Amino acid sequence: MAQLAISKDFLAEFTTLEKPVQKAVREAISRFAKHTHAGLHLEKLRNSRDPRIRTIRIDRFWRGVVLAPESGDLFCLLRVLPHDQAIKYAMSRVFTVNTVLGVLESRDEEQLRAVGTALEITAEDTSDRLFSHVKDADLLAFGIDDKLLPLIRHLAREEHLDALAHLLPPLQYDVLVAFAAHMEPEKIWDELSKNLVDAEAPASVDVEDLATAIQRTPDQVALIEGPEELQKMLQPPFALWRIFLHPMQRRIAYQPSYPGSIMVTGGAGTGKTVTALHRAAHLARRYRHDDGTPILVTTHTKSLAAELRRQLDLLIEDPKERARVEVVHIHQVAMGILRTFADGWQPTPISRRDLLQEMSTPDAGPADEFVLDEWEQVILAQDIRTLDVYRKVKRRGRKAALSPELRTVLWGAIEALKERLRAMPPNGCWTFTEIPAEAAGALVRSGSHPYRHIVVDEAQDLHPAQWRMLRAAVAEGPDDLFLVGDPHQRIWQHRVAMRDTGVNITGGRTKRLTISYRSTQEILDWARRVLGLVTEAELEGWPNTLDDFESPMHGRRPIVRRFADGDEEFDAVVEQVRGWLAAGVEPGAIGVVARVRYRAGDLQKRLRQSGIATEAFGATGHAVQVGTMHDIKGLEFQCVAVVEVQEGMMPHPRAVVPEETDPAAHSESLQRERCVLYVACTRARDRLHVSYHGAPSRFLPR
Ligand SMILES: Nc1ncnc2c1ncn2[C@@H]1O[C@H](COP(=O)(O)OP(=O)(O)OP(=O)(O)O)[C@@H](O)[C@H]1O
Repeated sequence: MAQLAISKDFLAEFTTLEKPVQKAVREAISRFAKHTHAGLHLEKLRNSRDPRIRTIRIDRFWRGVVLAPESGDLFCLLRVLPHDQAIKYAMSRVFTVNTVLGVLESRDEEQLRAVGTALEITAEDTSDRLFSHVKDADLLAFGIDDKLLPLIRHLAREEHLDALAHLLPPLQYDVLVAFAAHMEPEKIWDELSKNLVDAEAPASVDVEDLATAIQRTPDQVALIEGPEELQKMLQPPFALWRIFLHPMQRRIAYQPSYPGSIMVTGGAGTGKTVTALHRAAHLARRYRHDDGTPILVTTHTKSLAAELRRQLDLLIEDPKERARVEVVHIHQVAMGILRTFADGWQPTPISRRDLLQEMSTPDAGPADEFVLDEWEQVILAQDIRTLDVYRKVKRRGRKAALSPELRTVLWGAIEALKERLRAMPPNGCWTFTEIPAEAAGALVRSGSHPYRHIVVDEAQDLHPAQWRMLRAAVAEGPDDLFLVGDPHQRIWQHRVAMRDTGVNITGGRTKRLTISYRSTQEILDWARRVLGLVTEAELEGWPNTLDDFESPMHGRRPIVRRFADGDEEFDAVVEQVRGWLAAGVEPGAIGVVARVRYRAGDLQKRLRQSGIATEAFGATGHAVQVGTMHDIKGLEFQCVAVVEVQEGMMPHPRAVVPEETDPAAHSESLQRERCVLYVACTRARDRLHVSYHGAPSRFLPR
C-alpha cells in the first residue's frame, strides 16, 4: 500500500491557487494516487540532482513536484508551482535524512555550489578558517552532511556562514552557528533537542527510511493516512496548524500523559493556542472513562472561547471525540458550576463600570476605584473571609500600609456595597470576581470534580478566584490542568503570583515555546522594547517568555509616525489603509486599533466617510476591522495600524492606579498598560504602523 505525505510548502502554495487550479491539483492527485504502484503520471527529470524527484502535470501552466523513492512506496508532495519554477526546483533540490538527528532535510544543491565556488575564491586570500578549531568527526557527530564538509572548510568568517543561512538545512546551519560561537557540545545538544520530536537523537538512523524521517520532521512534512484524507485536507478551510506542528509543539501536545499540571508559556504567536487545542484533541482521543465526565477548554473572554470552539471543530473530526470536550469561557464555567452545585442558582453579574456608577451615588460611602481594587485584588484574591483576618493579613501586591483601623472602615464599606448589590432588583447582583469565588466554594463543599481534564488558554488573565475554581473543578492527578499563557500579555488581570494560583507547576512542569509563527522578527524586536525591562521579581514565578523567542520571518521595520493633531493622524491612517488595500491586502486582513472604544468608533466613522468599508473585530472578516486594543487580543492581521499612542491616551489615565495610592499597584498598572500596547502590536504579521499626536507615549521605543 503506497504511503502519501504532504509538505507544508505544498499546502501553503495550494491554498493560494485559484479555484480551477486547485480543482486540477485535486484531480491530478487522485489520478496518481490510484496508480501509485506503477508510478503512473509521474515524470522523471533527466539530470536532476536528486534522482528520486518527479513532477506531475496539473495543467498547461502548473506542475507538482513529488519525492518518490526508487524502491519503497512513499510519495511526498513537495511543491505546486508554475511550470518553469517547478522544473528549476525539481532539478536543484536534494533530499537527505540527517545521519544523526534522523530528520528529513533538503537543500538547494545548485545554489550551494554557486556560493561554494565564490567562497572558495574568497578563501584563497586568507588562511583564517571559521572551523579550524573543530574536527570533522565532531561536525559529523552533530549531523553535518559529509558532502558539505569541503564547503564548510572553506568558510573563513562568520559573514560567510551567514551567506549560507537560507541554503543549508536549518538544523545543520544551527550546529555550525553554535560551533562558530565556540559553544560547548552539551549546550549545542540542548539547543538542537528543542527541535526534535523525541528530545534525544535516535539511537540509529536509516537514511533510506523516509517515512520515519518524515515523522521526525512534523513541522515540514506530514504522513497522510490515504488518498481520501489527503483530498479532505485539500478542501477549505485550510489550516496549516492542524497538520504541521513544530516538534516542540508536538512533543508538548502529544505527550501521552503528564503526572500533574503543566504550564506552557511562550512569546506572542508561538503557537500556545495551537498547542492547547492539539492537547485537547489528544485528551479527547485517548479518553478512557465510562462516566462521561467532560474535558473543559476555557479562556478569559466569550469571543476567544467562540474562536477556540471553531478551531476545535476543525481539529477534532470524530463527533464522539468532539462531544467529550466542552469549550466555554471562564464566566460560563462558573455559572455552569453554580447551576449544578448550588441548586440551580444563577447570579446576575454586574460589570465594573456599572458597579462604579452604582457606587458614585452620594450615599455610597468611600466609593471609588480604590475600594473596588481592594475588594477584588486583595480580599477576593486572597480569599479573605473575615474582618479579623483582613485586619492582620499581608496585602500581596500592595506596598502602601493600611492601618487596621482603615482596614475596618474599608471592610465596612465593602460589606455595605455587597448589601446594596444583593438588594438590587430583581434578585440581586454579584461581581464577575465574586461569581467564580462562589463557584469555587460550591465545588469545595460538594467535593465534586465536574471535569476530567482542563485546558486553559490565556491563563495569565485569570483572577485568583478563577484559579481556585478551576483547581477545585478537576481532581488532582495526571493531566489535570494544561495551562497556556504569557505573563507579558496580561491585559485584564492584576498580577497573580504563580504560588497563589493553587496550581503546582514546579519541578519541570513548565514548557516553553520559542518560535513565533505570526509576526516578523522586526515587529517582535520592536514590540519587545515596548515592554521595557521586566524583572524576575515582577514575574512572580512566571517564566520570562521574552528571552529566547524569535521568528524565522523577516520584513519591514514598524513605522512610527507623529502628527500635529488627531485629524491629521486619522487622515494618515486612512491613507495607510488605502495603500495596503491598493497593494492587494484583503480588507479583512487589515486591523486598526485604538486604546479606547469611543476613539475606535471615531476611526471607523472616518474610514467609512473615506469610502473604506469597516466592521468590528471578529465580524464577517470581509471589511477592514476596527476596535480597541483589548478587543484585538486573540486575533491576527497581515497589517495593523495602532493609533493615538500618545501620552494622555497610552497609558490610559483611568487604567493607572495613582502612585500616591500605592506605588506597587501603580507600577503594576503601568506595566499592564505596556502589555496592552504589546498585545496590539504583536497582532501584526507583516506590517505595523504606529502613530500618535502630541507627546509620544513613554512606552514607545526610542
Ligand atoms: N505549527 C504551526 N504551523 C503553522 N502555523 C502555526 C503553527 N503554530 C502556530 N501557527 C500559527 O501561528 C499563529 C499564532 O499561533 P497561536 O495563536 O497559537 O499563538 P499564541 O502563542 O497563542 O499567540 P498569542 O499569545 O500571541 O495570542 C496562528 O496563526 C497559528 O495558526
